[in-house]
Amino acid sequence: MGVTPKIAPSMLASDFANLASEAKRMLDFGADWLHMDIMDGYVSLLSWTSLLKDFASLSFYFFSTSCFSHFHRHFVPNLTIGAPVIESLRKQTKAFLDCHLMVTNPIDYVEPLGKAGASGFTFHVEVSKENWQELIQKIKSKAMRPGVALKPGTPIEEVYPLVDSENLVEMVLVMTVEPGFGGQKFMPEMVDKVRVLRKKYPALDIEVDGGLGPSTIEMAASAGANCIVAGSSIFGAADAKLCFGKSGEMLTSFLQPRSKHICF
Ligand SMILES: O=C(CO)[C@@H](O)[C@H](O)COP(=O)(O)O
Ligand SMILES: [Fe+2]
Repeated sequence: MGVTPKIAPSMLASDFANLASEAKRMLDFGADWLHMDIMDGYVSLLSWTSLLKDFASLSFYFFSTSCFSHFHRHFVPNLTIGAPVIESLRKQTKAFLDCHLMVTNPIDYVEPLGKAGASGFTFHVEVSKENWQELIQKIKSKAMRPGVALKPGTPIEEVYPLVDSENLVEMVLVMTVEPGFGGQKFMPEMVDKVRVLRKKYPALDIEVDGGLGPSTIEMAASAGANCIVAGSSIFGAADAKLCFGKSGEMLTSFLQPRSKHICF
């Protein structure tokens, strides 16, 4: 692609105790968006087994597992932030807050996140098969930008209906790791999804999320991704400032041969 991709540091990898200053640091370096991962957290079966050490935990385990729906009410095995944190951060910055909703009931988050000052609202297609039209309408009515995300195992065709008609989503987020945690390994086979999407929708915003860093950004961007989420690679860099261009634009060096990279 001829365009320089937007860079959205994933604030999940930041020091949450200093979120405002971390956000400012990224924006000063030239970040285009701030990526905010909102998760609804469950305790996985594996974690439950570790609770089996005493009787109280055992009773709790059986109670919880008998309520099987428990495991359906949550999208990912991690818990992060919600509208109150977005509201606090909004008081500190006018930046585009790119919210990635890894939750089972995204519709419940529209009102609070809209009020809190979220800019983008990207929900998962896996949990919105029934009500995506209503959801998108509500997101837009709160002046947020709708996007749809898909997990690695979800076929790309599932997002087509959400992009095909006018006034629907403005961005597709292709997950390049399983949702839930930062710091995972990029799944190169997801790049095909980006390529197919870019061919079908030349003007669509395509975001990639998970495991993006110096060895993977080029692959994703040359396949057509124009929004890059990067958490641990930026926050873990010896000098995060070098991940961004001098004048506040992301360095095109990501798209140049590896030897020229000065990032990370
Ligand atoms: O949505 C997610 C994880 O579920 C991401 O936004 C990660 O937070 C990206 O972190 P890195 O893979 O870049 O460390
Ligand atoms: Fe994310």
